[in-house]
Amino acid sequence: MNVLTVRGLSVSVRDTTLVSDVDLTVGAGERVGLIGESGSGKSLTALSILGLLPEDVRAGGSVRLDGVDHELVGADERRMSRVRGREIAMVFQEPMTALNPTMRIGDQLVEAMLIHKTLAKPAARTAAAELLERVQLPVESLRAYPHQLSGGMRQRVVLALALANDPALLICDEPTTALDVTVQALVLDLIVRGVVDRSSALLFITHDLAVVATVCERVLVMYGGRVVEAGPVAEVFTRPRHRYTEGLLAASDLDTTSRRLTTIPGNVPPAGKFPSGCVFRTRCAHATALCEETPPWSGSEARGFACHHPAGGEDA
Ligand SMILES: Nc1ncnc2c1ncn2[C@@H]1O[C@H](COP(=O)(O)OP(=O)(O)OP(=O)(O)O)[C@@H](O)[C@H]1O
Repeated sequence: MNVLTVRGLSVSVRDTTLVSDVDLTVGAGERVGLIGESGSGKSLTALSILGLLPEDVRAGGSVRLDGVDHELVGADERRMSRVRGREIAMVFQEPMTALNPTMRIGDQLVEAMLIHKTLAKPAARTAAAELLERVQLPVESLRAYPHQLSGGMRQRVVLALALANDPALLICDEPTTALDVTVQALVLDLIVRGVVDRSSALLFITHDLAVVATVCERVLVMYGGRVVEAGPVAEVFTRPRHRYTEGLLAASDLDTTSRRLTTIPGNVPPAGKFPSGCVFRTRCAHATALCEETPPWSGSEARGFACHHPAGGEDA
């Protein structure tokens, strides 16, 4: 079953077409990456799905969401505001754009649940504390204002807000790009755990192929406003069919020669099935030891990924 079905999506401004003929599906609980160089149309695609395009920019084609009986392209604001934050939630690059600077974090979390009538007030208060705990923030953060938190903490609050109503689909657009490298891996890990725990689907937009190799099961490659290649991550990253994808891979940290994939630091388990003979490397949670594991894994087995460093999983 597909949570999201996008067919023939186009985006244009005046007589210039910026995105053409994009077909994209995300299955229930599936994690899909959308990659491509700057300006390839990734963000416009996401904004079209959310009905958040600027006024002078028009979308055409079809965007359907399972369980929502109307077309999202061209839907009015009243209808879209019921979908946003409830059926589809989003995390953008800059957390302050999603937070109200004048409201305490706890009140913002409670409000997110009350707006969509997910919970009544007393239960929402309890749920807000639990949400913060899930993103590894101290419960005292409930009383904090956004400016009192670091960038990484704010992005974790945004993630908690996004997950507050158990969305069927979470869209993340470069969610860790603005963060200090030391907290990027933690936020990525929390995103994956957040969607896996709720069986939510994930559409993850990034220009970082290593992140996609770590987080996603399937990937779509955009170039010049079009999807030029799509398939399971292991297939696209080891046997790319499009020259542009080959170029992206060559310019990335991923070492695809001899079918080796090298990923970013982080303790996020690898997703998807990789061909046998392909070695997956990741830095363990303690970030100094390089661990190796030999696939194939299935999505669920991948959750059991463990550090096999000779030092027994501790720093060397
Ligand atoms: N409001 C707008 N008016 C005109 N052109 C726009 C507008 N918004 C985006 N564009 C153009 O559309 C193209 C695609 O933009 P988009 O933001 O989707 O790219 P992207 O792949 O997300 O890039 P990045 O990784 O840098 O965010 C770019 O050439 C951009 O300059």
